[in-house]
Amino acid sequence: MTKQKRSLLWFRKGLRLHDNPALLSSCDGAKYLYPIFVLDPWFLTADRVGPNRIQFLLESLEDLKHSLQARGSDLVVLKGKPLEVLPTIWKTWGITHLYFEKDTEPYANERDGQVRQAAAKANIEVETPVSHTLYDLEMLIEKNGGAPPDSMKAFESLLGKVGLPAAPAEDPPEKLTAPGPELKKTTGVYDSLPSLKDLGYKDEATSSIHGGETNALSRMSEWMADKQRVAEFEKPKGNPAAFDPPATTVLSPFLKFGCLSARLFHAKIAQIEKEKNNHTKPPVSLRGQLLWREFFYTVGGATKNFDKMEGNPICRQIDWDQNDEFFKAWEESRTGYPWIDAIMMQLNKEGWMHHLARHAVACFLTRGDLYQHWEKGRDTFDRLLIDGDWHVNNGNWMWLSASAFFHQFFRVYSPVSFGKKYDKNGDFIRHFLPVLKDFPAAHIYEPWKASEKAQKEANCIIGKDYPKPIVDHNEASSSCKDRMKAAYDAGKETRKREGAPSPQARKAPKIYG
Ligand SMILES: Cc1cc2nc3c(=O)[nH]c(=O)nc-3n(C[C@H](O)[C@H](O)[C@H](O)COP(=O)(O)OP(=O)(O)OC[C@H]3O[C@@H](n4cnc5c(N)ncnc54)[C@H](O)[C@@H]3O)c2cc1C
Repeated sequence: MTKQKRSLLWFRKGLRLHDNPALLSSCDGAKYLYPIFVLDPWFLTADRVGPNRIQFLLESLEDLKHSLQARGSDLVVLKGKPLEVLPTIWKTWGITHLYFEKDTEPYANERDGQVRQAAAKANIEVETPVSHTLYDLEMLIEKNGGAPPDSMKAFESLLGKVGLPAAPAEDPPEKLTAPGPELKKTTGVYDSLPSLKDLGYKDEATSSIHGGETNALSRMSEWMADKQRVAEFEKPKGNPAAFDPPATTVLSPFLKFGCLSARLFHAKIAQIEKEKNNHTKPPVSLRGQLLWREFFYTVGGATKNFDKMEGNPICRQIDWDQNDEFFKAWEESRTGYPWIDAIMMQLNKEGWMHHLARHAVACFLTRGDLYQHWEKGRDTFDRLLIDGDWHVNNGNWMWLSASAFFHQFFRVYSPVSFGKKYDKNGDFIRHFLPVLKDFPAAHIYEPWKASEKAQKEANCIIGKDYPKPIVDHNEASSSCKDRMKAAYDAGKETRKREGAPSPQARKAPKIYG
């Protein structure tokens, strides 16, 4: 007699019902279906992941639980190391089939490999469909001759050969297979979802961005309702200082956790592009932004040591300084440059910033002013961004520090004039750095230049209530450029001596810089 199918659907990312092939397969012919999420302590420390992201995750799980319950199912939440939790519960529940969405981050890769092995030993069939990215990344690499594309242009030409991504999977049935009766007897299952405090977090979440598939779909619909805005979307046009509302979609946190499917978002944009004759095109269009995501996933997954400078074949070797005072000042909004400090305050408070704002602070920390290692800035972003994403974050930090993909290190953002271009009155600074709010527009970007009298009138003495600039931008950026040039030259010499290939030094696309 064949065994009854008892499915375990293990949610990690992909916290949604729509476009969820793992959910569809797990229901198919199953007697019982157990959807679970395991809160892995590896992620649950404030040093690794800040409270805003964990709160977003908890909200997403709550939303998912409601959606599953509305279809006669449920979400079981447990805490522990997946490799310990899973074998225990699949024994208790008599699991015959395990389903989870394929993940490509290094930690997940290793964890999933071990889980697969344990499942094989327990005679459990495992299925791991691709639904976090637009394409199957292994297929892309294979079609590219076994190596990752080395530029967006090469990636676009690869996609030209591969064609459009598959359509999103159909919606799940209105009535899902219910879990079995053993569920009630399982120990360690949360009755209601834990709070941040229950998980050991001392600080509250402060972000106004809230998680969940429901929020993701309504935010996307709102954006898509203005079809003209979608058709005209063009990076880097758009105001990095706009915060209420921001100038871009703010869908990144939802894509990070898979509350929104990249394929659904892509299909919706493609539909609008079909309707509108005149629309922007990748890489600057809205659809193009999803291709940047895909590009970094494709390259990141196939490049050795993608998250490091050393041993990373696409990353320039640069003699970054190590100055903890500089680094801390940057991280804690104390550089004395209001534009930089306000952006870092937005990161701390909201866990999200506009793309060009990320450019400004990443450039300032690395090749622009402070000459600190991109890996340190990457770690700060990884901890504080709700959308912190291994592939995309590493790729963009290498880009901004002119370590890979982009090589025009001499094009540096000014921490004064760049923000001013978008926000003359400094409203963004006034909002995120209220200590400076009473400075007139003439001084808000450079308050240290205000007279003593003007500082008194603004109720803010520079050097006491707000720091003096940590470096002189003109001097610092000029020294950084000299050192970058020397590092580039030394790299050329080393490669010549060793006969090693050059990381492609290509002209940056017009959109950046
Ligand atoms: C130093 C640095 C670090 C970054 N770290 C992250 C990160 O950890 N996670 C993250 O999601 N994005 C990161 N980005 C990319 C980008 O800034 C954000 O994706 C974007 O600002 C999110 O806002 P949005 O959803 O409104 O974007 P939109 O402009 O509305 O774009 C829609 C989607 O396209 C994708 N996208 C947009 N720009 C990029 C890009 N440059 N690279 C890859 N994908 C992109 C995102 O998924 C985004 O949600 C980083 C950028 C820089 C410069």
